[in-house]
Amino acid sequence: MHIAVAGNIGSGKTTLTKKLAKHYHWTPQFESVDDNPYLSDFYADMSQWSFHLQVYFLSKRYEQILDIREGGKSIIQDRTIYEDAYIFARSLHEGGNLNERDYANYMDLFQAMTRYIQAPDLLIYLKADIPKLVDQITKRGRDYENSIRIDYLQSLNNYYNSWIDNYDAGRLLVIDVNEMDYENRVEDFAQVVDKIDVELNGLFS
Ligand SMILES: Nc1ncnc2c1ncn2[C@@H]1O[C@H](COP(=O)(O)OP(=O)(O)OP(=O)(O)O)[C@@H](O)[C@H]1O
Repeated sequence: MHIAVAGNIGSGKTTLTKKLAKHYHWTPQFESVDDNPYLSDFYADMSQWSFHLQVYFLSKRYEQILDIREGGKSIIQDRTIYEDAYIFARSLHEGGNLNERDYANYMDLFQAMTRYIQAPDLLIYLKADIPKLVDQITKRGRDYENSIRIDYLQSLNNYYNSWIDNYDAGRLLVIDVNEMDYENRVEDFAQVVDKIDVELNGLFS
């Protein structure tokens, strides 16, 4: 089984992925942030480093998909390959930080790599408004994320919402996390688990 957690920067994917992995005994798969060789350069100069960062994420995410296919285990994945292309690359392109030639080149590569992959059995989308995202990004205090602009987060949120509105590749669960604190409040985590249980029952019926 392949479960994926999707959502904007600071929406709480990593925390939820860890907690669900423990609860359901799934194997978690995280995105490589600490050892990412481009991320801090990217935040310092997006137009210079967008293409490099996107190719890096694409290759890492593709490796993860191969692991999911070959591993035969139930996996919960922190962010999907679709978000790289349909949210980040697109937003960077529209915002003038990824030029037409590089964007077309990237999308060709993305299409070629993803032609035969399958969507997750269940996609969990963590929907959060800008104040919640800013609050969580500020709390975790990563230096290179200090420069994140509200308009960048807003643009990503807009692309997320239109992607989710049109998503029909598999089961989808949207969780509004604006008022939630599943890290510290057991009742909030229980609420999320109840919703996932319903989806899992649907998968097997
Ligand atoms: N395709 C991409 N293009 C640009 N930046 C990306 C991309 N994928 C991830 N990132 C960046 O990598 C960093 C780590 O991602 P993010 O913070 O969303 O993950 P996270 O720490 O798991 O978030 P969460 O708070 O939901 O757990 C962020 O600064 C994010 O902007």
